[in-house]
Amino acid sequence: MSKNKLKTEKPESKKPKAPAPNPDVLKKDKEPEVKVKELVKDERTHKVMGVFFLLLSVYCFIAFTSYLFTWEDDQDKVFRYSTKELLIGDVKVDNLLGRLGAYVSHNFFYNGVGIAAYLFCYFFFIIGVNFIVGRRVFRVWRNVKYIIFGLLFISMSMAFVANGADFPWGGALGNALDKWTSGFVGKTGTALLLLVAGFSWLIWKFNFNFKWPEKKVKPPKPAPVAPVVATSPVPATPAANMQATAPVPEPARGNSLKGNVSMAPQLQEEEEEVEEIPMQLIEKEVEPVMPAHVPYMPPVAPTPPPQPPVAKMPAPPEPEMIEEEEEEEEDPGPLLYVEEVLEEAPAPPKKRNQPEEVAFEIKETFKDEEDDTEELATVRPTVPVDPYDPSLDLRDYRYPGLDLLENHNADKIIVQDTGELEKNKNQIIDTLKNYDISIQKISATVGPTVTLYEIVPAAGVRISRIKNLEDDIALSLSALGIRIIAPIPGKGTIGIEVPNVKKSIVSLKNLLASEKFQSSTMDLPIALGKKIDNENFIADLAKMPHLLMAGATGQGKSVGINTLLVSLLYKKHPSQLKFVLVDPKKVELSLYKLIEKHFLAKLPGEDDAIITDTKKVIHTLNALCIEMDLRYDLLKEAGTRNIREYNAKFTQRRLNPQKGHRYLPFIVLVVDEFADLIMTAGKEVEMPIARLAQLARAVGIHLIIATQRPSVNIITGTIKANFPARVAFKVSSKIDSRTILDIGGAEQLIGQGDMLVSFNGELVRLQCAFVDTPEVESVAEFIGHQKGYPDAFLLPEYVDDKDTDGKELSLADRDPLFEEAAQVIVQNQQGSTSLLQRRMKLGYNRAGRLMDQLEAAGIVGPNMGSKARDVLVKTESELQEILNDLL
Ligand SMILES: Nc1ncnc2c1ncn2[C@@H]1O[C@H](COP(=O)(O)OP(=O)(O)OP(=O)(O)O)[C@@H](O)[C@H]1O
Repeated sequence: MSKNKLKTEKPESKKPKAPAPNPDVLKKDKEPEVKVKELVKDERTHKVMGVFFLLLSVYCFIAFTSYLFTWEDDQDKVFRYSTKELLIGDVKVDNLLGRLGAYVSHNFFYNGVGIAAYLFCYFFFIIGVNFIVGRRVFRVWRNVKYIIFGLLFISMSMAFVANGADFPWGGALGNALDKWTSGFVGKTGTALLLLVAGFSWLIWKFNFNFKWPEKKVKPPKPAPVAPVVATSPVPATPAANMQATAPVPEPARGNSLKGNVSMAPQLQEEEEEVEEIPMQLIEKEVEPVMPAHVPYMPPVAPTPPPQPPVAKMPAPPEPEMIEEEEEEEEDPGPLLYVEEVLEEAPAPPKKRNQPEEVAFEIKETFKDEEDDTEELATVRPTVPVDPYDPSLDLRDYRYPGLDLLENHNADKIIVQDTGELEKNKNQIIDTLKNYDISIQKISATVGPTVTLYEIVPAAGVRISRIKNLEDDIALSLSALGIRIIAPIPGKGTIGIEVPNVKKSIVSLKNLLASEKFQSSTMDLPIALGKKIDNENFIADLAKMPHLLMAGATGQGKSVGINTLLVSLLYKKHPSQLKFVLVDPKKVELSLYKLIEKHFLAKLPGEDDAIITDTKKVIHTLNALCIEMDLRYDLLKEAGTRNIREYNAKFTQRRLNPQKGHRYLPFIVLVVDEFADLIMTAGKEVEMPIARLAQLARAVGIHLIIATQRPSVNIITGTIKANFPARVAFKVSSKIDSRTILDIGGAEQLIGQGDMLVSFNGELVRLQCAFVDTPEVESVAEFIGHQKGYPDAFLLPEYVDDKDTDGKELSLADRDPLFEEAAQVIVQNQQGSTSLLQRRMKLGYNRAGRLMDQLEAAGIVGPNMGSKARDVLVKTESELQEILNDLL
């Protein structure tokens, strides 16, 4: 209080001495309130703890070991002096670590657990390592159980064996246990009890095989695992691990399995530590059991044949990627694991039609093994495991900071001239009076671009009258950009929006810094702008679910698109979101090229991720349709209804990547100039866009389509019907406004980001948040300079029918997957295109073409509409003959 007073009372002359108020500095001063909670969670605190425990472990170890040699003399002194005298006084002891060392060791050995005290060193060591590394390298609870057992068992058995020795082998605990048990069951009973306990532990831990030797006759296992592991980029599933750990009898050691099998005994010895250590995998200690930390590999890319049809994300199978990851030393576990096994088991490439069989086999093994060891139980799907984290591949990714953005002097709404407000108010009242409309009340809300005058008409005045007089009133008020809202929905008042003489910019930075945005849990939050009442308008693109944007040239459309993209970049990790950018004007979106390896998607084989060529746009849109279909298949197989449920299930590791499951990032398609595309490609563009708009929402594909020319031949009925959310910047005519919004009004906007948003059945006037090109550039640079994926996110391959017209039935030009497709069809005896799509992860078009080629080769019969085709070849040998003939 007094401070405030002093401040206000300061004489004018002293003012210049005060430092200029700088909001950033003020903010910073407030920040350093250190919260205990944060301190406890802080990584550095953990590291300090880690160092402490490691040193404690070393300290105890040295003290204990020294005690073994000095205990006789030191014990004397510990007994003779009180604790205080011993620790504070200057008693001379022999222990290497001085009086404290002697005191601690004595208590651990003599008053404690005897030689078993070394287990404490081990305990401090594992705690220290876990803290330093920052994750559960050692499983603490499991170790605590073993340590407790060890303390009891070792101290008691040492006391039992060394009964009467001077050295406290079993410590006070061992002696007490031994004494009590010997009294209870006698010496022999105690010995038996100790043997039972000892053997039980050994059996539990090593699960010895007591079977008679005839076990050896078990037939050699075919080596189904090796192909899977060696060629599939998705080996790191629990199931696959199970297979690898399965005790394989001698004869089963085929070449391809050698690496894994030879590991088995070692594994068993180390199981409790190894089980959860992805790091060990990096260190190339081949470790097949890695359930909890090895995520399912998200992207399943197909094996060697070129042009992977399935979109893949952290794109693991390319060797460069593996190398790149390896260089890094830190794990992203699964990739290294892949490489690891590739080295260990260079098995022949897996045939595409095999995975189903292999998966089945793995399941079997899984069942066999699950009762045997505790470790295996941890990979049962029912037992909760660490959720898969899709961001692990780019775990060091840093989100762009707000400091990259500008304020544009938009901190405050420019205070409107009260004279202007008064003048406008009087003019409104007078004008309405001229039309015999009297007013009960009038209020004004000053927004960034316009001021809303809200009128409560006198009783008995019909709103429709005011509405009919809209144009006259606007004319009388002789101000540009007036928009009358009669009535304001949900209020029963009439709104008149009058442009401000002084406008204020709404900076995107302010919107992104707002609590509403920061704490939003929306899937795809976009900070669009500010409403008239200065409320921030933040919406979820995923709920919109697609956005149509129109506006005459120079009215703020490009800024609007940047606003949307930058908002998403501030909230999403590269693993969660991919953009498909279509920019026929070639310049508008080129800034985003920098983030290609983080956030962009492209067609396989394309150099440029930003699509400018109409033909490629058509390919890309069709590829997106294929991606959509594939995602629907995945959702269906997973028994989920939308991407949220699906990804939740995937991260809970309830979906098997070997069956093609992968983490699905959201895909946002942005088309900057839709009119150009429709003019050049018409239906070819309209159809896939309409299809995506109709169906893609549930699978996380969302569209933002912008156009300068919102005429009916561009924004057709089909398009409009599927874009419920629409944004209009200023347009040149009422007709355009109707085309885009189904209502006039956009022609009266005042430009520079003034916009109307039609969403959820409401029409809201907003001032679009402003982000300038240099800001976008610095955000893109910030992201682009960080480590990204080896390539952009690859969309499924799309082959244009036209490109292959006339050729497709020619066997010489048959698809490289022809042979494989034939095998799938013959093995399953089912001539269905969707079978090919599912098994070979192909788009509909390619699978359809393959089917035609199979027909031409006489392997399947003709198309029978919705029914599967007849399979004319019944056995694989018959098929082989046909294939040989075709060569
Ligand atoms: N939200 C905004 N706030 C303030 N000024 C804006 C805003 N949006 C746009 N402007 C101003 O309007 C100018 C034109 O905007 P923009 O480039 O986005 O127009 P456009 O509709 O994309 O034009 P074109 O279709 O020709 O590319 C900008 O350079 C900027 O000065």
